[in-house]
Amino acid sequence: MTDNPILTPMRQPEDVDAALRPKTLEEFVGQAGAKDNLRVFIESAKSRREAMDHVLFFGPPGLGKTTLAQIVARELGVGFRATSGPVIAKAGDLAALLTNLEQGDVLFIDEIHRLNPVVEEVLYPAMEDRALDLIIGEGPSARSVRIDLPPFTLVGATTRQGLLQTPLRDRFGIPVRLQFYSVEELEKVVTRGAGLLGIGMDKGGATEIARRARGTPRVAGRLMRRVRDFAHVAGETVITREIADDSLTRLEVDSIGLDSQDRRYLRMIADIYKGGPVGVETLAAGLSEPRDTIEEVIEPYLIQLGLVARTARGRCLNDRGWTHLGMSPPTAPQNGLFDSEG
Ligand SMILES: Nc1ncnc2c1ncn2[C@@H]1O[C@H](COP(=O)(O)OP(=O)(O)OP(=O)(O)O)[C@@H](O)[C@H]1O
Ligand SMILES: [Mg+2]
Repeated sequence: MTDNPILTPMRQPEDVDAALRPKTLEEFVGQAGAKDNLRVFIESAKSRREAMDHVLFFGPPGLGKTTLAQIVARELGVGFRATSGPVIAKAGDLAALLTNLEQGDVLFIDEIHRLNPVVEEVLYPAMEDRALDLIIGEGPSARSVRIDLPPFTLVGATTRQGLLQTPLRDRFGIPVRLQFYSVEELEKVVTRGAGLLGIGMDKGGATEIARRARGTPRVAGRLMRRVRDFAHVAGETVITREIADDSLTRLEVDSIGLDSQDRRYLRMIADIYKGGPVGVETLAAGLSEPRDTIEEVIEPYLIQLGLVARTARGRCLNDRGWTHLGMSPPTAPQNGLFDSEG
């Protein structure tokens, strides 16, 4: 990229994202249960003038984990330091972060399930006793010194709670599972976003985008911007249900919000594995997608809709899945003559 001063600066997608990010619990739509609890813990910590207990946000991508972490710091009125699991390579990196915290700060560690185990060891005493155990020197003269840390709140985020080591998981006093959003909630997210970006939209347009946003605010924001592009080029100033429907269909987002990746996944189980069970590794190879993407991004919503099930023997297509594909399940094979595993 060039730094040509003649070009007027353009807004980057990240700026748009930042503009849309709710800044207070009040503005944050949905997750009512989690919000109510957080409000109590924040209030209590503030009135006791103590650091809030450590919080773990977990759930599928795009539901608002990072957003909530920022809101927690802001509502507590403390500093916010952000890092992520994979970038903290050495125990010393984490020690440096921790010793630089100020009283009451929030330290946000995204993708906390990807912390290096050696680094994780440093985190345990830091979370529990607010202390660092450092080894000074080498060989026979090496000794361990304990450094006290200022009170702080660790906020972790993960899409894969199951991958956290139990000792780490247990040290979070406030675990918060984020849920997929209802259509009504996403309608509010879309309407609010359209207002902030100055996009004309009627109720029907907002509902249509919300219905097809995979229960996820990030997807809602993205679809809203793409529909805006179609509307803009067509010379329309207000996004109506018809415009939204037409644009989303062109974007290959179907009536229940599944995209082409979701449909490839469903079709693979239906066409090649006759509805399953089929192992996730097999699907990953067949779809040329990393296993993580399948488990973290694709499957949670399809499972929530009841289209597929995770079983001990692998993934199976449910009746609803067959219906959605417009197919019917195969009749049971006779005496194993047709082995779907073969
Ligand atoms: N409750 C909400 N109300 C309005 N907008 C929201 C809400 N939750 C999330 N968003 C918007 O959705 C986008 C994604 O949110 P965020 O980055 O917090 O998700 P995340 O859970 O951290 O995702 P990832 O797992 O990929 O890190 C942001 O642009 C944010 O503004
Ligand atoms: Mg995030």
